[in-house]
Amino acid sequence: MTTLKSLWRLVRYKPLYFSCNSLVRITMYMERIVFGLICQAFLNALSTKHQLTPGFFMLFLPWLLVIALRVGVYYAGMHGIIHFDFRARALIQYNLFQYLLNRVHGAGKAYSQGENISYIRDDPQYIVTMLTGIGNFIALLLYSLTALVILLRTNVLITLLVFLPLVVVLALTRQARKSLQRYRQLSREATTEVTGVIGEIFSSVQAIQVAGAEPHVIGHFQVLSAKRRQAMLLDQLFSTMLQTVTSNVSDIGTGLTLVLIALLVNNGTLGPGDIFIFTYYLALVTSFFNEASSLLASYAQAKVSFTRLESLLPEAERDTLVTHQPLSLQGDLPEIPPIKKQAMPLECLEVHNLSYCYPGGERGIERINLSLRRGTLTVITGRIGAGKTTLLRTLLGLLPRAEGELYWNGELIAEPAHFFIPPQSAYTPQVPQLFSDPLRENILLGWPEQPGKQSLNKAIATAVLEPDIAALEQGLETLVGTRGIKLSGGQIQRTAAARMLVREAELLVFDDLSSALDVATEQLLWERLFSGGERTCLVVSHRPALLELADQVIVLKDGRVEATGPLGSLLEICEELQGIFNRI
Ligand SMILES: Nc1ncnc2c1ncn2[C@@H]1O[C@H](COP(=O)(O)OP(=O)(O)OP(=O)(O)O)[C@@H](O)[C@H]1O
Repeated sequence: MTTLKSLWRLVRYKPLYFSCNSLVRITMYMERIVFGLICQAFLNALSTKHQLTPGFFMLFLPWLLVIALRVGVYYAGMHGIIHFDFRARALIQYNLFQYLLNRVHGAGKAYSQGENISYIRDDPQYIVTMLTGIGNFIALLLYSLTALVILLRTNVLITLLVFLPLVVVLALTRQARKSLQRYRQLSREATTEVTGVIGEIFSSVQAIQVAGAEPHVIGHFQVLSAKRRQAMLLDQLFSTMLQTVTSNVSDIGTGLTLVLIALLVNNGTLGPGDIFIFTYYLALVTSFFNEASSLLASYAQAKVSFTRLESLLPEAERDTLVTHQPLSLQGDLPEIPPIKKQAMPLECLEVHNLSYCYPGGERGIERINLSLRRGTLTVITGRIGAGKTTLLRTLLGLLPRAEGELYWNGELIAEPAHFFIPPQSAYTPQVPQLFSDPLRENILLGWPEQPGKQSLNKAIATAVLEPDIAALEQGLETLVGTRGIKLSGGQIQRTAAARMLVREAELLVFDDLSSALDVATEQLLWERLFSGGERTCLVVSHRPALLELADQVIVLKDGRVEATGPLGSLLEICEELQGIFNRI
């Protein structure tokens, strides 16, 4: 979809609100035209008649009528502009978020968090500002054409002699605007880079500290800040210079007019009203050229903004950003669709020939087959980089499989990403994500607590989290900080495990809990997990104690299944497993 078509689609989203903008501005400028004409007639008549009769003042009646209507028109116009601006911006952001939140895999261009926030916040605004600028442009165009006709009818020579040099000056400044655009682009890029680095620093405080990388990070930040300072300075300097020239153009025009009038007034062709109308109309007509060139600049900016936003939605249809949707900006928020509570009880999960390859490489998993039965523990093990996490993520639909089928109780799972969610399955990733909310919110994440079922307490106990909560001053209400920064690695993993357990899913999937838990705590967690009844678990681990507990062990090597079976028999035949065991 071209930028023009996308813009047109946005206009059609709220055409009434959009046209209010043009209408109010047209009224505003037409009021000036009417006032100019009346003053011209009044002043010319004044110079020929020597008595002021009441009839003279009747000339101002149409103008008084227009200003009487003005308040109403302004109100309607401003109402329209505000609503259009807000709704069009909200629509783009709504579509963006809808796409990003529904996307299960296939990341767009990898921007930092700060860059993403900057694009999502600022780019819709640039696009909508361009659209609201059209209203002013149309109104000014009408005003300028009408004024030009009136001025030509008043005096052709003065009109041409005043306008032609002005057009030349403004054309030159338009050329200069191209350079301004370049400086603006550079300053925006520099700002986005700085915002991006700030975001990354905030989200990786611990990583920077443990690596002792503070001086390096600060040095990098200073380099980027200096680049931004320079870019901003150039941008500001150039735009102020340009503004100075363009804002003085109308004064230059007025000067030219007065000189020409002084030369022509003696031959009696110009009355005082004519002199007035030249100087009165001129100021706004010159701003038409400014408006036209800034509209072109903001069109170029809108184009850049569309390209940037589209790079966040790599697989989306081209009109996704501007697809019309109802927005709940007033009144009650719509009901959130209820989460399906009825689980499809798991008897057997079959995986056939599951493959995935990371883009641009040969790494991934190849033709994996496995079978899980209800109430069993399956442990996937293998060396570092064997493909364990990739297997879990492809199975759960978090990575797009290249081939393979999955069957739940013999039924084909068409879209794993939409199927492997609670109450069917729940997953604790290797690096869990916590939010800067209280611990309770981090575990529940909006999951409704069943009255009397004590599922939260049970989940906390199974995840061996009660001693930690008891030690926290505010217990479950403790704010955990950004990404759980106030908690230890083990506490973060057990909080994520409790989040998973509270959902009481049919299949529990853990990716390597042992990376942050000591042996005793992990042992206790597995004991509690399996004492409560028949849980079906798929776990990535290399802990011998868990491998011994497993009903089946799947050994991965270079993305393929090397061997499958109970630990005892595998240790006799599988060299890969023997190697792993010997190293532990
Ligand atoms: N996003 C990625 N892009 C490209 N290659 C990747 C990506 N993620 C992982 N890989 C590669 O794919 C292979 C399998 O990675 P994976 O994380 O699944 O291994 P793993 O067995 O879980 O390792 P670990 O025990 O360290 O968690 C590795 O060689 C890894 O380098």
